[in-house]
This record gives sequence, C-alpha cells and structure tokens, in this order.
Amino acid sequence: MAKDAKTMTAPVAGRPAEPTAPSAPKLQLVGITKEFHTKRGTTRALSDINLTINDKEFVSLIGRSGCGKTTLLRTLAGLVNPTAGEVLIEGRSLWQGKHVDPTVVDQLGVVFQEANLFPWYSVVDNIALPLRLRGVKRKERLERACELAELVGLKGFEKSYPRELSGGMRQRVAIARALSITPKLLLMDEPFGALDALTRERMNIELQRIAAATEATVVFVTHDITEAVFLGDRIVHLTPRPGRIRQVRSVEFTRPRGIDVQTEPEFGAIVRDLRHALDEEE
Ligand SMILES: Nc1ncnc2c1ncn2[C@@H]1O[C@H](COP(=O)(O)OP(=O)(O)OP(=O)(O)O)[C@@H](O)[C@H]1O
Repeated sequence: MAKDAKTMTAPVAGRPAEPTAPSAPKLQLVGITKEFHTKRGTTRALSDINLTINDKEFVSLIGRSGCGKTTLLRTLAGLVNPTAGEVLIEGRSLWQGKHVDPTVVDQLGVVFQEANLFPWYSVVDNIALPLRLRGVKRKERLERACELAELVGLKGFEKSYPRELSGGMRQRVAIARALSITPKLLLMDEPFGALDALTRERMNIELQRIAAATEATVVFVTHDITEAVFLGDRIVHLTPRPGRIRQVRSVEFTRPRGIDVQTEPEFGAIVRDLRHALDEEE
C-alpha cells in the first residue's frame, strides 16, 4: 500500500518546506480492483489500489501504456464501476454497487485529452454548460463563466466559438468548464497530451496558477514524467498487468514552481529515478 506524503507549508522558493500535520483526506481509494470481462477473457486492469489524497494536493499518475491510469481516473469520475473496493470523496462513497451517488459525482470536474466542446456554443456558453444543466439562472452562470474565462486566460475570447480557438485555448475552455461547478476534485486525463511542447509548458504553468487560485485538489494522468514531477506534490507510479501502485514519490519543491525548477539537480534526480523504474518494466 502506498504511503502518504508529508504536507508542505511555509513556501520558501526553491527549498523543501517543513512537514506539518496532514489535512483531512479529500479522496480515499480503498482496495480498488477492476476486472474487465470480454469474449476474449478477463483483464484485471487494477488490483488493490489504496491511496489517500489530501485537500488541495496535486497528485500525478504515471505508468506505462495499459497500466490502468485511465481506468483508475474513470473509476474516480464515476464512469467505471470498480469490481471491488471503495472510492470515498470527503468520506462519502462515490459508488454504491453498480451505481454512482449523483450528489457525489456532481461535485467532480473532469477534463480529458480532447476538449469535447460544443461547436455551436460560444466560449462562455461552453464554460457555463454544467451550471445550465444544474438550473443556475442565465445571468449568474454567465457572470461565473466570464470570471472563469479570465482565470484561464481567455479574456477577450468569451464570445468566440471553438473553431476559432487553438488547441491550447480549447483545453483552457475545458478546464474552465470543469471548474464552473467549483468541484471538490478535479480529475484530468492527459489534458495536454495533444498539445505541442511549448504550449504544454505554458499550460503547466497556468494549471499550477489555476489550481492555487481555486484551491483545487487535482488528480492528473500523464505519460510525461517531467510534467508529472513539475506539477505533482506526489507522483503515483502504476505498474501494469495488473495495475498496482509501485511507488509514491513526494516532490518537495514549494509552489509556485517556475520552469527553472526543472534545472535543479533534485528535480533531475526524481525524473531520472522514475524513468529508470519505468524502464525496468520493459
Ligand atoms: N472497456 C474495456 N474493456 C476491456 N478492457 C479494458 C477496457 N478498458 C481498459 N481495458 C484494459 O485495461 C487495461 C488498462 O487500460 P487503461 O486504458 O486504463 O490503461 P492506461 O494506463 O490508461 O493506458 P494508456 O497510457 O495507453 O492510455 C488495459 O489492459 C486495457 O486493455
């Protein structure tokens, strides 16, 4: 079972912070196992995953292709029901047998690799959609959508349509849409996987700022080890067949982290260690 990391405080740029008592768990995964049954047989995608994530923590999930990252994230999002185990969000069960508790799932924000925007809706209407579905009045939801457009760096593009935006801008809309309901937990599956390297780097900086501004607790799936270490308070490394937690690594650089942190020897050492661990699985 993964051990929980220390919670950090007292930001002093570039230096490890002092450990403090951990805050209340936001998310608890208890013995999560997932088997897929198909005509070709049974795949055990996840096996006995135990993890506690604290309030405002940013946790990156990494691992080789097929190790179960997406399955785990979709289980947390209420999209894949676990074969065994429990997902607790602020102590409440997400899954009740095969069904999700809608009041729990309603408090989650999810961002996928594709922005999945409605092409016939403007930026603000896309951002405001979850509020509309929850019956929030037009004036209120558009005010909130405009605030979020500004937060994600889309001020001036509120009335634009998705076809008029770059890939990075579309992902900003998807992030703002996920944030519109002020989620208790933000779940992100390779949100920047389709972006070019420079845009991705900029989005990493932006995401850090957005997470801090909204005090979001984030679970972030990525293939990119540098991205995982740059963003994560902890990195959870999953190994495949069946998907298990191999290690949980703390990253003790204080926030906000500038891109220069990537040149720190300790940053390089963490990336190298993780890469070696992944290479060993070849
Ligand atoms: N709906 C499904 N039906 C059957 N098997 C599935 C299904 N979804 C996932 N799997 C299997 O579960 C395992 C984990 O898949 P998953 O997509 O979670 O991995 P991943 O780590 O996200 O991979 P990648 O990095 O390539 O996206 C794989 O062996 C996959 O074939």
